[in-house]
Amino acid sequence: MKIVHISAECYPVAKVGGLADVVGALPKYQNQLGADSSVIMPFYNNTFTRKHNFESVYNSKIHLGYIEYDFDILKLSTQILEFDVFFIDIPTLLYKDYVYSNDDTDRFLAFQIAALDWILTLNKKPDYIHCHDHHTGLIPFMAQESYKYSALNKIPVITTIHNAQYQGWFKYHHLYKIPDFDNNNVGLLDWNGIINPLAAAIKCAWRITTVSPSYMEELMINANGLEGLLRAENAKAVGILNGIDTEVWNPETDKYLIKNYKVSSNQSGKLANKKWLCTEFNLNPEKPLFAFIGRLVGEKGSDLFPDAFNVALRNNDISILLLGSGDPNTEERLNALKNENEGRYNNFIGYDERLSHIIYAGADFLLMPSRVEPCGLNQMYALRYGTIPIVRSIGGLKDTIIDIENDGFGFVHKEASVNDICYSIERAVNFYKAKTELKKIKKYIMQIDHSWGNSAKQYIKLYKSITTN
Ligand SMILES: Nc1ncnc2c1ncn2[C@@H]1O[C@H](COP(=O)(O)OP(=O)(O)O[C@H]2O[C@H](CO)[C@@H](O)[C@H](O)[C@H]2O)[C@@H](O)[C@H]1O
Repeated sequence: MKIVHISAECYPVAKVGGLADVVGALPKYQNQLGADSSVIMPFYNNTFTRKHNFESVYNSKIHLGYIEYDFDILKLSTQILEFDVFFIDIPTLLYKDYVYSNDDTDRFLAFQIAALDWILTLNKKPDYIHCHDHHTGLIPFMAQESYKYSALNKIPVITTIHNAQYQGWFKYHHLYKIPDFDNNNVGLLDWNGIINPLAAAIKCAWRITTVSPSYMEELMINANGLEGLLRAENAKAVGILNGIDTEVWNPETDKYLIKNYKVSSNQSGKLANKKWLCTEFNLNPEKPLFAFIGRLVGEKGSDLFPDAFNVALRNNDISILLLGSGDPNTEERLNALKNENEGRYNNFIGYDERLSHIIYAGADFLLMPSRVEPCGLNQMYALRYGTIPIVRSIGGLKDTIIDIENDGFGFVHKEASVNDICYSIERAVNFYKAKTELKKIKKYIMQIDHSWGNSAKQYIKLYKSITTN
């Protein structure tokens, strides 16, 4: 079974968020199940591409409307990943030091056209094309509708929605850049008078998946304007919970940690990481450490943090550490909080992969008060590192975390609100005092199995169900 994933991100090549983690793991686990699974992604100008050597396996030109661009398909010269990655190199459009910016329409259109142009030339075509998010949302449409790709229109295309908030909207004056198709079908691209790549994918993909069953249910009610469309396409929609790459996220071998540890040595191992964090960020290692890692955007509930942290720090003897970047106003308020709470609160505004691993290991509790959380990987990483998640009951968080009161292992609150966050922190502070119970839970959560094995199987089953229809 030959599967090609098409994505803007893939760990460890280029990562902005959880999409990269999934695309960097799912193919590997599919290959372990006997599939031939690979990734097509853009060739960016980043540390990974500068550090490795690549060879060209194909070269041609694409047309984006009237403009012609040279492109190469590059492959790593040495096999260092457990799946093939094919890079689309269009120097003037894709070779940038960023993944996303305000020139995404042309960049990702060109990327998608080049991907399909190349697939068209392959002797052995993929059995399935698996697209991820709106950056690849026009592939299901073009594979089905564009005349030049008619040889591909029998290949099932699956689209996974990692986040329906972002849909890749663009105006009709770009329409001529999409390879020719029957204009009577232009409605497939449209949602509310604008070209909407995610809506086009929902209409044209053979199957739609999301990254947790609860998020799929939630999307039917609230999908940033696409809820009606998703309800209409419900028959081909399914929610499959993400896994985590337990080889990358393993406290026993994680190369970023200050000290590695396993279930039996978690206490000393976690403490060494906590002490390092506390020294680095001027916090007291004797106090329970609450942490957050992620994008500072409304979906993650990060705008609630300045007020919630203020109240929580006033009412409890705790430390808080935040790693993330995003909304400038939230960043500013968090930086102000840092100055007012020296020795009790600190943050690193930015992106730092190594620091994130040390935080998962060294924190006692991980906060995730998300308003929207399609799956959420952080809570699963936290569990694996013996850090207790405090989550809002939504999307994938609802599917993975059970409250301690219900024989579970985390703290679950109902609302994304300052009061609910603070109430959960108070519950966690009390729990932290019950040392025997705390030790037991930490050991227990480290052993919960969220590895990809099961989810990878579900995707294979889904692909097979398409051919038997
Ligand atoms: N400042 C920073 N420094 C270092 N690392 C950082 C960081 N900010 C975030 N990260 C890392 O990025 C990843 C974020 O994962 P999430 O699941 O929260 O992703 P995100 O919301 O981007 O993705 C979307 O896709 C994923 C995958 O399907 C879904 O789980 C999720 O719900 C959905 O919103 C984690 O590996 C985290 O450690």
